[in-house]
Amino acid sequence: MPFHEDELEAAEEAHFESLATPSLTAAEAEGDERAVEAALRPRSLDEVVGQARVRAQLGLVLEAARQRGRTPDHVLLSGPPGLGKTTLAMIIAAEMSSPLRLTSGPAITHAGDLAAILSGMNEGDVLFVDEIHRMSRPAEEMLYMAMEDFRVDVVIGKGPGATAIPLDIPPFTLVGATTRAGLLPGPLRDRFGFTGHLEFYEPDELDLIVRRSAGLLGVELTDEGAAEIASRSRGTPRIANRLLRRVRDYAQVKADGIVTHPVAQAALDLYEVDPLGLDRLDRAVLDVLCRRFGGGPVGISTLAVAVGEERETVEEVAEPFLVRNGFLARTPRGRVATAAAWSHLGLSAPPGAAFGDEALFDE
Ligand SMILES: Nc1ncnc2c1ncn2[C@@H]1O[C@H](COP(=O)(O)OP(=O)(O)OP(=O)(O)O)[C@@H](O)[C@H]1O
Ligand SMILES: [Mg+2]
Repeated sequence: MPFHEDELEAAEEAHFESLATPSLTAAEAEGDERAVEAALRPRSLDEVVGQARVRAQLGLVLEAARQRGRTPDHVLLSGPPGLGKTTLAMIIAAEMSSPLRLTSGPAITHAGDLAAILSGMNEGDVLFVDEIHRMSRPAEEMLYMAMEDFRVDVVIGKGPGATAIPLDIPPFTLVGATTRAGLLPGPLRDRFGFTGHLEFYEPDELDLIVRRSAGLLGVELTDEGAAEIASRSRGTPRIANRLLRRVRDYAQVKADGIVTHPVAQAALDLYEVDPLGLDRLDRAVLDVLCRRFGGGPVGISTLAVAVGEERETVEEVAEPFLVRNGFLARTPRGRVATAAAWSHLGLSAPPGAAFGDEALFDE
């Protein structure tokens, strides 16, 4: 897809959109949190906890490229928020000793924005496009060509006399991140040489992450204290780190600074993160589903309106966790509460309530 020279000039530094959310267990990062996160990010593949499969696969891709003296294939990282996509993108650049350029899908509104970025790249640079599923169509088409042929078409002039001049781009590695791999058009997905799917973390992995972060933040904590935080972190390192910081506050103000089991419990109860990691939004979703809609089935949009949240938030933050933990099932006719959901709310399930392991269905 060609773009205009003047669009090039108009293109501005890409920026990240901030998805501010007030919830303690929202998986997205909030404003100030980014600085803290930067300090806690693993800097090499060896430092990454968990994700053994992706780590091994990616390690091989990078090592092979290093041995051949080539830039690695384009990499797509997919998975729910807060599992380490940005962290891995930074590690790819660090492991290749290459500069990292950051942008995001929503920041690339015109093909020219992308062309400006691409034409400024040097050989071997790593370009990280966060939320790549939210890029504009024309930019996406330009990216196809850039990824495959390391070339973009610059259009000089306007109207019938306009000519497209191909511009070569030095070989680079694109790292795309998406929370919604399903939304990526096939042609784009196919141009990535490697796709890493990040999975939710196991409690023992989160335990290691909590200890590692505590070490970096200078927080003293006991084994049981760490385990309590890990078990309420809904499989997500970002949440584990955030809960650790809140528990640290509590320990500092209300106790002697040491994060013990009772301190972690009391702090997390105070912040309304329940023992299974459900927060207000999760409970609100289940509550509305059971009390107002009799357990469903109900559509996700209706559910979102009923709890006063964006559909995306319910769909990308609350739902995956609730489904994974067997509280909610997706059926062709909508979301239904499982027997576990009724009992978690202290309600008795109507006869015929779904079980988490049945009727799982992708819409
Ligand atoms: N495997 C890991 N080991 C240790 N810490 C991790 C790991 N993965 C993520 N983290 C921590 O979790 C935080 C969030 O990770 P990151 O920003 O990479 O998530 P993300 O997948 O890019 O999220 P988003 O979709 O919101 O952009 C980081 O600050 C990092 O410290
Ligand atoms: Mg990220």
